[in-house]
Amino acid sequence: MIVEPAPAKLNLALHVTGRRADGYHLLDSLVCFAAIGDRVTLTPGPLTLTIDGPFAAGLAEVDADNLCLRAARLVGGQAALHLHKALPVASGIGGGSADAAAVLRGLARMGHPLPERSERLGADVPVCLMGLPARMQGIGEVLTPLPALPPLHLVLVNPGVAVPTPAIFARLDRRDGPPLPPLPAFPDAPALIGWLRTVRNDLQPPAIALAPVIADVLQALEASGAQLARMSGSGATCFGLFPDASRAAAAAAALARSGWWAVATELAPDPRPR
Ligand SMILES: C[C@](O)(CO)[C@H](O)COP(=O)(O)OP(=O)(O)OC[C@H]1O[C@@H](n2ccc(N)nc2=O)[C@H](O)[C@@H]1O
Ligand SMILES: Nc1ncnc2c1ncn2[C@@H]1O[C@H](COP(=O)(O)OP(=O)(O)OP(=O)(O)O)[C@@H](O)[C@H]1O
Repeated sequence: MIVEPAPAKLNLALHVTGRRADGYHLLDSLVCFAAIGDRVTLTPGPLTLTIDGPFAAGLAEVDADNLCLRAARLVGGQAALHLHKALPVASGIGGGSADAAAVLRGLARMGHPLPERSERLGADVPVCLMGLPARMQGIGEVLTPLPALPPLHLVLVNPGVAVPTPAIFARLDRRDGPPLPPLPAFPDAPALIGWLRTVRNDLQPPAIALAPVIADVLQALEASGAQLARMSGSGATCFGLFPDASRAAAAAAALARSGWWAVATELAPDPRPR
């Protein structure tokens, strides 16, 4: 049996810099991964999928189109898959893409080659397959790995509204944002936070227009002591950066009392030798 973690993806910054002829948008994004996520288990056998976990019910309708199954079919993989769904569905933290990448990684360990164009499964799949902090460009397939980021104390908050990614892109006023400014090495969290204040998530205004509760989440994160609060991906999950783990844990507990999904976490461990 093979167990593959599927960490939550965070877009710390996301600029929309253009649009391709096929309608997909060109992005420039600083992506990293959190220490929390879904989990995929693979056992040799015919291709099947079972799901449990707090957000399993959100995937009942998806059924045979589940990204776990689509990923396995793309490489002709045969395995009994089990998905523990801990991340909210359609929430801007790449759950489906993370799951697809975990299946591909697990099947690779079982001898199936990785697909050449994993972005066919979803624009976030290539970065989830790489699983390192990265600058993500193109529609998601142009990746530049970055050195390890400084330790961060994060709170992720989702208000329980599913935000469809195509609707958010369609609502953009402008699609000609500047690229991200040069990415220096970040010696510590204050340096990274200082840089993040100079950039933005271009998908945040259209997401707030569609789901105004996102503005409430951002305000609540700031009111609970976040040094910086921003939406990830196409939303609705927002992240706050806190000065230490205990303040992050206290903020997550307070925000969960609003009935929102709120968790304190940190960056996923960087697998590279230091
Ligand atoms: C917003 C991000 O999460 C940022 O990391 C990703 O770009 C979205 O990644 P994803 O959910 O894996 O996206 P996909 O499943 O490939 O695309 C969903 C829809 O979002 C829009 N889309 C997505 C990615 C992109 N670069 N441009 C787009 O316009 C398209 O309408 C597409 O049909
Ligand atoms: N294993 C899966 N997990 C989550 N969603 C899935 C999965 N398989 C299929 N889907 C479908 O994909 C859609 C997008 O879900 P996902 O959670 O990946 O979105 P997201 O968090 O907004 O991702 P991103 O940040 O990449 O835009 C959902 O509406 C769901 O119907």
